[in-house]
Amino acid sequence: MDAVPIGVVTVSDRASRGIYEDKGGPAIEAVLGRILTTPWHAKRRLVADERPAIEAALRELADDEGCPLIVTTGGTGPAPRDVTPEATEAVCERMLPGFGELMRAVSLRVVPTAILSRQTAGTRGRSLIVNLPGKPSAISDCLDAVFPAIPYCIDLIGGPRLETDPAVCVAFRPKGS
Ligand SMILES: Nc1ncnc2c1ncn2[C@@H]1O[C@H](COP(=O)(O)OP(=O)(O)OP(=O)(O)O)[C@@H](O)[C@H]1O
Ligand SMILES: Nc1nc2c(c(=O)[nH]1)N[C@H]1C(S)=C(S)[C@@H](COP(=O)(O)O)O[C@H]1N2
Repeated sequence: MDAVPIGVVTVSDRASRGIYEDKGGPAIEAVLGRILTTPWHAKRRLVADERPAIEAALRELADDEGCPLIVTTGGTGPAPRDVTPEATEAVCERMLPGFGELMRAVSLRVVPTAILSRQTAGTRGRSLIVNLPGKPSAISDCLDAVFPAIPYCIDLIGGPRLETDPAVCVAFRPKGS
């Protein structure tokens, strides 16, 4: 099987202008590198907190690049320029609110402001899109928590079978699937 393309989208005004170095994209790749045993490669995008740019990146990664999984970081809070959840909803056909619920619950053990994140997830065709907060430390908190459900979700939407290192993350698939 060819290496699976995975979309890694940083949404940040300052990182996209080069004011600071993007630490979010590399942090997502580090978590995926720990968890996945299936060969994969990142399709990295860095965009400002602008709905059209975020939506265009998500559409391109899903429709043209064929990414079964697209992970975003940043732009999930309540500030006026935080629009990643709106962009995600606009491009998705179906939402999966359980992802946001679990990630907020896990993050609440780390920081009380976890409730400020409107992070969500949804599907566009054969792609699962998952939002993470912008703080680089939030990335492993959130992605480790939801990853056990991601391979089966991708099975269900017709994507490739993703295998994980069971010492790091046990992917749950119901018996017989
Ligand atoms: N991609 C990133 N790389 C490095 N640090 C980041 C990144 N995104 C966020 N941070 C850090 O986490 C903090 C909170 O993230 P948040 O997404 O709220 O940033 P922000 O205030 O919206 O600014 P911006 O959109 O310019 O990143 C930032 O102030 C910054 O210190
Ligand atoms: N695990 C974790 N979740 C977190 C945080 C964090 O530091 N760690 N920061 C919170 C804060 S302060 C905000 S404002 C929201 C939204 O962040 P974003 O706008 O960078 O996506 O995520 C929240 N969730």
